[in-house]
Amino acid sequence: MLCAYILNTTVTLQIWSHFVRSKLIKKTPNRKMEMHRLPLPELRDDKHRHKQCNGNENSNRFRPPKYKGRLSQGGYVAVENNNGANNSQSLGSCSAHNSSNIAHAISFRGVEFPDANTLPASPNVQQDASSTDFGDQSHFELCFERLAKLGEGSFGEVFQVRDRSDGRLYAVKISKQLFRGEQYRAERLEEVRRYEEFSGHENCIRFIRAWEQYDRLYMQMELCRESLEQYLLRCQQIPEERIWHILLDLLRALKSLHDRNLIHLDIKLDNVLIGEDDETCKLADFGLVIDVDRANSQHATEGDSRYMAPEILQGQFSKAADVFSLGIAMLELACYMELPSNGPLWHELRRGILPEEFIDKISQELQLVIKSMMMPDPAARPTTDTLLSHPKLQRMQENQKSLITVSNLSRSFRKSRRVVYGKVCNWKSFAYRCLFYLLEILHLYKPISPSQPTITPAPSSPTTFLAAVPRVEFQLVGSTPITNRDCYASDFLTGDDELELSKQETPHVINSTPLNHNQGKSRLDSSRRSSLGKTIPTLELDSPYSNVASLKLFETSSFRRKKLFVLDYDDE
Ligand SMILES: Nc1ncnc2c1ncn2[C@@H]1O[C@H](COP(=O)(O)OP(=O)(O)OP(=O)(O)O)[C@@H](O)[C@H]1O
Ligand SMILES: [Mg+2]
Repeated sequence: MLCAYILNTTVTLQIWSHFVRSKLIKKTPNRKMEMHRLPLPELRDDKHRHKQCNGNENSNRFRPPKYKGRLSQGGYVAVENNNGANNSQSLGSCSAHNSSNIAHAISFRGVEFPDANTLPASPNVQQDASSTDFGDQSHFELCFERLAKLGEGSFGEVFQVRDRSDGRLYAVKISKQLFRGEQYRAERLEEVRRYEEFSGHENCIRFIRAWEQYDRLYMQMELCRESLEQYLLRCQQIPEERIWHILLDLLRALKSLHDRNLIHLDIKLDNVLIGEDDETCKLADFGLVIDVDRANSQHATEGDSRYMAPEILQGQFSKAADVFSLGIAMLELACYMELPSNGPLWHELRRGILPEEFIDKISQELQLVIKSMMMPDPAARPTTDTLLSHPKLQRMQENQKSLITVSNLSRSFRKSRRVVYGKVCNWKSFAYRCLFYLLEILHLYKPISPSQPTITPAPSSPTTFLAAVPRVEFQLVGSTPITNRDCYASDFLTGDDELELSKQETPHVINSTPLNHNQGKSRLDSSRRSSLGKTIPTLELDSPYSNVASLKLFETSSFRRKKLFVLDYDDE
């Protein structure tokens, strides 16, 4: 009985304590969350906090973004500006919408790059601010056209895309896994920080922007032609000179990391990309980059075991580990050797024993460099600075410098040549003009002046006269008196001239082809009209032409405020 009573009391107490604890947790969700929250990017807003306290639990939280090929017109652009516009919202307030559905720009660049903090709206979709219909389309779907899959790693899938706003091609890396928690999300976001940090370096991937939506990270970057791995598979035998150039590019990239006390930890052929337009090699995939000061901590993650330095197994993360990985990658590239991910050969390679049948293929100079980079003792390995001061690499750098100087010079020469050519063209036309003026002064060349009409020789017979009927252009100053009746030029030239055109300046004649659409109005047949094309250049009013009984209106064009008349010889 006593036992039953004790048992009953214990169960009741447990139920009560569970109830009270659950109540307490419900009341303080933010504080609980804050404890586990890792630093957020500076420019993020608090939407992620809002969703945590949304009583209506997010049904789309674990829904992957849908990749649809087509855009539905009029959809809502799930773009949100992260530049603090929403910071006025209190931290505890609940968002009207699921914040995970809204695309948030991620940037660590700061205020000098305001563009990085905003996501551009899709050009094809009308933004309707009042709309609450988010649709199922992600920012990625709205703004990009997915063209092909470029590659896939352990963290993400990379797609070749066309940006709908500028029509250019880019690569977008989408994280494979949903954000499992703040720690995981912070790790992914750290990659953005590194991409942004090294984006300006010639031998690192150019980064455009990043955003998160539907608990995934999206990173837009420059599109590269292929990875070194793909390049090796395609070429198989890479000339040694090219190997040296690749080594130089990667040492430069690595130096910029090491100078900042960062280690890449994932150097391998798959993570080196070749630029779209040239042969420059660019280091990519900054997903495992760590600060040397934080090395050996739980944050460090080893990369691909094929390229892993031996000391990583003992938890020693140092810059020398990157040098080893680069050395073994060069061995793979130069000897077209398949690297083991474990086994006896793996250990031999880490003991400094390189297989003769492979290493013999390359020059002694390159062999020595690779061997030094793959020294078992990390302290014995050369640094990036030491490697860059290798005579061969030094020579190459000097050559590159002079090449850059030459290309800069030739570019500026081409530019100045274009300017000079433009000026010379002006000079040419100026010289021609001078020549004409000179000829005019010397009376050798007399241009036809419209203000001084010349006397046209009278036609010897009516027939020839007809053949040489001129077309006269009158510049009408007033509105054109177009009526339904046939208009005769004599109307204008005689006393009936209401507009007193006859008193105005002498009309001048132009060689103009009659317009076809006025054929209905013309009394001239086509053959006659074609002969009219060869017009007499000028008309003088007191010439025999002034006896013409009527000047038939041949063409009226009120639009151009010009009239073309044909002198129609009246036989009667
Ligand atoms: N900007 C780019 N242009 C062209 N191809 C790219 C680009 N970025 C990545 N790729 C391709 O996608 C592959 C995977 O990309 P990435 O290495 O960034 O993904 P990951 O998941 O971080 O890989 P890992 O398993 O090495 O960590 C690369 O090996 C490369 O072939
Ligand atoms: Mg990779």
